Formats: sequence, C-alpha cells, structure tokens
Amino acid sequence: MDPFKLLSRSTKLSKSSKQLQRRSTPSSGQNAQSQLFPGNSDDGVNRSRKRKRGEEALSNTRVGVDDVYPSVVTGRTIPNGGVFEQSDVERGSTARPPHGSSVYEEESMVGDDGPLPLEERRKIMKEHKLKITRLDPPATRMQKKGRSKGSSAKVDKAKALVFPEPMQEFDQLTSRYGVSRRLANNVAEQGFSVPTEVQLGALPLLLDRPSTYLADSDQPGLTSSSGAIDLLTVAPTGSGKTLAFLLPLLHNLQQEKQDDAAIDRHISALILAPTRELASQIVNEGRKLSKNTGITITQMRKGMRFGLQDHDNAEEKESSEYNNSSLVKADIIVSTPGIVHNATSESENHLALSKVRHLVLDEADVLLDPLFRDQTLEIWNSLSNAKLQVSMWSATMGSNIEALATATTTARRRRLNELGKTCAEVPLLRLVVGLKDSAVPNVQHKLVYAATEQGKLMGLRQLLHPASSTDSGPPLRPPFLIFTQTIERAVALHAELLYDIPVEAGGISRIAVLHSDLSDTARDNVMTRFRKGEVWVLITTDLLSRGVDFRGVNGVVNYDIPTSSAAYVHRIGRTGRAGREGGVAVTLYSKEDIPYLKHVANVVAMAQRETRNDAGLQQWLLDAIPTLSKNEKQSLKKHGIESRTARGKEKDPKAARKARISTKAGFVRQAENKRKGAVLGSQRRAQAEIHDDDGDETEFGGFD
Ligand SMILES: Nc1ncnc2c1ncn2[C@@H]1O[C@H](COP(=O)(O)OP(=O)(O)OP(=O)(O)O)[C@@H](O)[C@H]1O
Repeated sequence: MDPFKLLSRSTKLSKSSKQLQRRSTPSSGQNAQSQLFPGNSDDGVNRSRKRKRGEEALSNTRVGVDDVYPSVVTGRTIPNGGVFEQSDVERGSTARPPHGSSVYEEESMVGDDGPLPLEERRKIMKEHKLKITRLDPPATRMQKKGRSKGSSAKVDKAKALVFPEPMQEFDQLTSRYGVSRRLANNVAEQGFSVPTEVQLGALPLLLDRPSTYLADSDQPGLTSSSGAIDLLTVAPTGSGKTLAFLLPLLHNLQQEKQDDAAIDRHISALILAPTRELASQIVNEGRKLSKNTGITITQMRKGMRFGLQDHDNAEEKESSEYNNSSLVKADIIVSTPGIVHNATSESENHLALSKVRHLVLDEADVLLDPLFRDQTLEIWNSLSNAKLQVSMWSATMGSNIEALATATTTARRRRLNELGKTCAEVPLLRLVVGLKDSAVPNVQHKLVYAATEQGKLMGLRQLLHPASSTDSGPPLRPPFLIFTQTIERAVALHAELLYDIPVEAGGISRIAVLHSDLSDTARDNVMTRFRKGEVWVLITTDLLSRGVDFRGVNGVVNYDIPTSSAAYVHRIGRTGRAGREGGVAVTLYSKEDIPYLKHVANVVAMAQRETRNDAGLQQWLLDAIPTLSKNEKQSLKKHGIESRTARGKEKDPKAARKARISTKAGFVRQAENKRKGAVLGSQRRAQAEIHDDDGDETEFGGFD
C-alpha cells in the first residue's frame, strides 16, 4: 500500500485479495520454515521421516493470529486473546508430545553413524550460509602476516575456517552430545522440529569438545586445553539465538553440578542484555528450557542485591537479611549491565560473581557500544574465575566490537596469569550466519516519501486502515510496532493516534505507548497487553528494537528513520521472526530525513539484491541520496536528527516547531495559544484583584 496514493483516493479490496493477504502475514499462523537458508531438498542431507512428522505437528498447532485479528476498520473484536505470546506454540495440544514422552527419546535410540566427512560438513555449512572462523591470536597473527605477503593470505584465512559437524536434528542432542533427556524434552515441548541455522552451527561448537572440530582446521598453536571456547555469533534477527546460548549453558551447568556439588551454592552464569524487557524474555525462555533440570534462572531487578549463596555461617544464614526478598539467588542471573554494575559496586557483593564460569552478552554490539561499554567491561573484567567462558550474540557486529572483544579476553587472561591464577587458553571463534549486518530476507521493505512531518502523520493514519489499498505490495495489518526517535515524540504520536481506532474495535485500548520513562509496572503491563493481543498498535522508541520477540507482529513502521543501519536491521527484525513470511517494514521519510537516509537505503538495497525483489527501492533513489561522512554518521548515531531532540529545540526553535508531531495547522495553534494567553491573562488579573482586596484588608485598621 502506498499511503500517499491514498491521500487522494481509496480503493475497496476484492474478497479474494483480502483472503490472500490474510494468509500471507506472519500472524497468520503458518511457520513454513524456521530456517532462513534451508538446504536444497535433494542435497543428500538426511531429512528423516520423523522430522517431517514433527513439522506437520508444529504447523497444525499454529494459532491463526490473522484469523482472530479483525480488521481495524470492520471493528470486530478478538475472539481469542494472547495470540502472539511467547508460548503460543504451546497452546496447540498436538504440538506437544504426550506427557512423559519425548520425540527425542524415541529418536535417540537411532544409532549415531559417526562423524560426517569434512567435505560433507563444508557442503552443509555452505548451503546454510554458515561460516566459522578462529579469531584467537595465532589465527589473527597468521592472517596479518599473510596479508603482507599477498597471495598467502588466502591460505591462512582458509586455515582459520572451522567445520564442526552441523546439528541438523534435535535428536542428536541426546545421542551425540549427551544432553539430558529432561533438557531435550523441554526443547521438544517448545514444538521446534528443526534447528535454525544459528542453532545448527552454534550448538555443536558449544556442546562438543573443541578438539573434535579444531583438529581439522590445520591450525598450529592453540588447542582448547580447558575444553571450552569463547564464541562470537552474528546471526539474523529472530533466528533463534536465545535457544542457541541457553541450551548449552543449561547442559554445561547440569554437568558441572554433577561433577562438583558445591557449585550449587554459587552464581554460575551471568547473562547481560541491554533492556529489562529482553532480560525478562530470556528468563521466560530459560525457565521453559530448564524445567525439572534443577537449574535455576532469575532476573535481577533494580534495587536487588546478590544473595551470598555459600553461607557456611549458620547465623548469617538465619539473619533476616539473608531471607530478604530483594536478594537474588540462582544458578543463572539475567540482567542489564547497569543493575549488575550497581550491585557489584557494593563491597559485600563484590565476591558474589567470583565463581561465574559463563558470561553471555546478548546484543553484544550494543553492550560494548559507548552507552554500556564501561559498565559491561567492568563487569566482565571483575569476573575472576580462571575458567570463564564468554559468548557474544547479535544480528549486527562491527569490526571494532570484534576487536574490542578479542582484546578484552586476551588482556583479562594475561592479568589473571600475572595474579598467579592459571588461566587456560581458550580459542575464540566467530560464527556468521548469512550476510553479516543484513536484514532478514523474508521481510518486505518500503520507503515512503511523506514530504513533511504532517505528511508522515497522514501516511500513518492511512496505514492504520488496512482495507484502503494494496497498490504497491501487501498492506500493513495490525498488530504492528511504530518506532520514533525520542520518548517525547512517542508520547506525542500516541496522543495524536489515540482516537484513530474505532470504538467498536476497542478504541483507545488498542493503541499504547512504551518507553523508558514509564514505571516498571506500566512497562510490564503494556508488554503483557501487547503479547496477549489486547493492544494492536504499539508506539515505542528503540527500547524495543532489540531482541524482543513478539511472534505474530505483522509489521514495523519507522515513523522516524533509524539512526544507523544496525538500528534499522534490529527494528525491522521484530517482524518476520523464525522464518515467517509476510512481514512488512515501512519507513516514512520527510524532506528533512533525506540527508540521513543512505544507511537505511543501503540495507534495503542489499535485502532486495538477496531476494531479487526490487519493489521497495529504485536504483535512481539510491544513487540520489547523499552519503554521510564518518563524523556525520557518528553524530547521527549519538544524537539522532537534531530538530527532533530537546537539544535541537534550544538550538533552532523554528526547525523544532516544524518537526513537531501534530496535525493542527499553524493558524489553529496560534488561535489556541491566543485563547490560552487570554485565559491566563484574565486569571492573573483576577488573582491580582484578590490580592489587591487582601491588601485593602491588611490596611484596614478596624472600626474605631
Ligand atoms: N528451532 C526453532 N524452530 C522454530 N522456531 C524457533 C526455533 N528456535 C527458536 N525459535 C523461535 O524463533 C523466535 C525467535 O527466536 P529468538 O528470540 O531467540 O531470536 P534471536 O535470534 O535472539 O532474535 P534477535 O536478534 O531479534 O534477538 C522465537 O519465537 C523462538 O521461539
């Protein structure tokens, strides 16, 4: 739909085209393929009969989000709430294996035919667009040396490639990697039939002994003496990274607990995420996966302190402080860097993390970006366990972040060795899925020119009416997310759109705003309502652009353009998750946005090249958009488009007025201001009169 065609005319859709659209949105319930780059079906890869059966079961269970979502225009109510909660797969009874049984249990009896030959592994990894490279010092040194010698660079880079045996089926969890039945059952209960690409590549790396796959990388120097690796993973949004780091973590903790019962009393793993919403989501996923495994996972919230778990002192154990609910005690702690940093800076909590063996940085690029960098690095460096294993995950990762991660692991190890701790050498591997820093291939991108701020608002209003037109691609159907640059603009946009949804369809209850100025309870409340399907349009800032998984979101609107290509990739990654087709990403831009549009246009162009679909962006437009200098890019990333910020308001009030979100014409606003001024003036005069009267009274000396 092109909203600007609609400003002048509106077309009614035929019944059949409406039905077609219904079927092709992410919330329509069809999850055809959770893999973004599935291998060729006649590629010789063993796709078992059981897996097909699992796929069927999964597709049968999908709740048709699109079926239950009425059109905003027709205003029918939702018969079944909660259509895109995280646990939506679980609602369908046929997806779950019968209680007490496991699909993997049955399959784990199938014998393991031994490792695949190297050529076969290479082929599978290529088909799934997986690339694993060693980044630890010897490889880096060799690459540098190679680069200076010209042709030998190729040889060294090839040697740095690693080819573990991809985990093509979840039944290998028990048969090959010795994952407990309970843990494997918990994965089965999620209704996942096939591992996604990132799981295919990362699970063997984290579950297998490194010696098995590092052996054929022909790499002299390091072998993993500690039996562990550090991992940096770059994989598309919605590709299942959470399971890829949680599953090995839970498996390793179970093993460690078996080996050393004392571990029970310590915090063993720390997962950092940039927002509390993401942290809470990871805990939810973690709880589902760790059910009945004996591993506990919890979120550390504001004001909480670490519960000192190794209490040998009985008195201390019984003290009221120990029983205080603000103390956090679990095997795995999930939180934001700010909260953990605050807690560790208290002297008594200093040692609480000394036994942590696993550190996971989810959205690692943002955690190592200037906003969180100091806190994240301080926490990382304060973890004094010599056997610490680190993994970093994101859909985007700049080379500077990779360099920082490498330098931090090396420096930390050196420092601990100097302190007399024997710190094992751990190889650092990088797994890249698909094209680095690119958008998911199954989302349709649209760049829509709206000329002015008011034009953007009108365009958005048209998007809220999905039956208007489908001239240029699929329409945007609720539920969807709208991103703005600042909190102030999110609030203003919410106020503008509040009455745009008809009362019969739920009216103002269907639209909500979420930002970091709201209280924790209000934030949780909005998230729950959106997940339940009570809210259809959620206006937010970049707070929700990372990691948050709403399965049935049909689209994303960038009301304000994102300030970097990474921000664009993450924002639009809230739709088209787990391989779902039909997600739409609309970016509205005005004349003021044109100088800052290039990074968005580049990502769109790359996605179009990949999918061979040039519907969203023409080459002439790409060529016409100016390119920003490095400094301009950095400033844009840091401050956003200035006229939309408080800083810009002070600097250039006229430009800020132009950028204001409001449909009111200038003269209407002027008349309103005059009226307000008149009211204020008359109130002031009335006050002054009262004051004068009071003055008379004080001067009144009484009757003689
Ligand atoms: N093997 C699988 N098969 C089908 N769905 C899966 C599988 N693994 C994970 N999922 C689902 O895919 C969705 C996205 O997963 P997840 O949130 O882990 O993505 P992500 O890669 O972390 O995304 P982001 O980069 O946005 O954080 C979730 O709803 C999850 O339940």
